[in-house]
Amino acid sequence: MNAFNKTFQLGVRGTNVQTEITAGLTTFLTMVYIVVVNPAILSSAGIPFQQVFTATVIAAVVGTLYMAFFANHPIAVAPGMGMNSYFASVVATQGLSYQIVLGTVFIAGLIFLVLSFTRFREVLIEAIPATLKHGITAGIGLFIAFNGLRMSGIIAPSEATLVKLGDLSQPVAMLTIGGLLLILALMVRRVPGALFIGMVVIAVAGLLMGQLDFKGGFASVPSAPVFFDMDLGGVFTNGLYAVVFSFLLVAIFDTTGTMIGVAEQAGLMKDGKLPQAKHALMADALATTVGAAAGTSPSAAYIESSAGVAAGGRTGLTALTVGVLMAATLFFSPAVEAISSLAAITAPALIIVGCFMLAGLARIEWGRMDEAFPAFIVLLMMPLTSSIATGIAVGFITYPLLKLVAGRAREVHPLLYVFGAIFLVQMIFFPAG
Ligand SMILES: Nc1nc2[nH]cnc2c(=O)[nH]1
Repeated sequence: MNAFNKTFQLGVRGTNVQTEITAGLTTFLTMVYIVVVNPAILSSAGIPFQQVFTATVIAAVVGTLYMAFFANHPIAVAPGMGMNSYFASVVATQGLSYQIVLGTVFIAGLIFLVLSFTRFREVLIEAIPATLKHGITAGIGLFIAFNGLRMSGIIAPSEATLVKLGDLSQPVAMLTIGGLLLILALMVRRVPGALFIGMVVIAVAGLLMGQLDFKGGFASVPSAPVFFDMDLGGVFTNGLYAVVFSFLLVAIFDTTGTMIGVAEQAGLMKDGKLPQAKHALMADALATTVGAAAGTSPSAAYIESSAGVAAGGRTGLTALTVGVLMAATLFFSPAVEAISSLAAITAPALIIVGCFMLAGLARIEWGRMDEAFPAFIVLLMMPLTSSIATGIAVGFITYPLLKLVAGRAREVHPLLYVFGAIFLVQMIFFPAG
């Protein structure tokens, strides 16, 4: 206990071992769905299920343990829900192999690692206006929620209007709606682990309705990870720079924004700055790089960490608890595989996390068109084009343009004009990005 106190400075932060472990358990319960949902989404993009499952756990454990021991923050890291959907849509729409797209993630991870060491990370974070940061996070939220609605059949294709309300009498749609209502009820009553409990209840209902079976059993010996199943050359021969750039930007903004939000909630910010920012970013960069090498999409600091902070978590011991529990899931891959085959279990998680990601919209100056419109167009384009990259591009083009016309050119960091020009060229000449 004394060793914990010393390593994590429990006394200085006014916490104790029991509170930290309870907080870690709380965060774990709110985010463990990712070991089910991530393989479900990425196996649809061709990565073998078992490979993504093991990679998801490896990325989460590496990132979260690094956060625990080097940054001492109560923040968990794992593959992000926005980027797994984006990964799948890049594979589907551009006809690329998953090995090539894993290559783009690996390169983005390496660049992120290098940037974590330099001052460029601050420059980039300061140059990008808040309105675009909030717009990007919220746009990803709408994009993943739309995927949840589509997967569950609540939204269906339409010739006349592209999309329409699906057939809600189908078992998967009914189960999804029931599960969603249950999770929301638990959340508004502030029950810890609402998402996890809801998913277990949907699984039991799915079992009774004959939609789910556990023929493969529940537990097994963990399978060995597969490393470097990727095609780095294909990234360059296909000129996938916009995809690398999108993964990199989203990883940096999402993680920075989330870490600042959670650290503020925990009272850990010092003079408006995040202590150990370098190590905190490194945790995510490392998880993204190692995760890509093992077979998953980029990682992010998890917004669900705020649940553990609400339960009293203040130090890396909370993160250590999450990391240990995540590692334990490696023994339950047969159960995870069965559960992830039923969209009704994974879709509510996508819809609810999507809602969490819209919180930043409250901070946009909606009364000023030069601030509001760039965020609005990002928000609209991400779900409609199923492309985070296109959403980012339109935001980066419209923001400096509107500021120029408004006579506020000086409010814009010079780097943004460079980005705007690059994205404009990309949209005109390589519009599928
Ligand atoms: N910040 C953040 N939290 C998440 N929780 C689940 N997915 C994500 C994500 O992509 N970003």
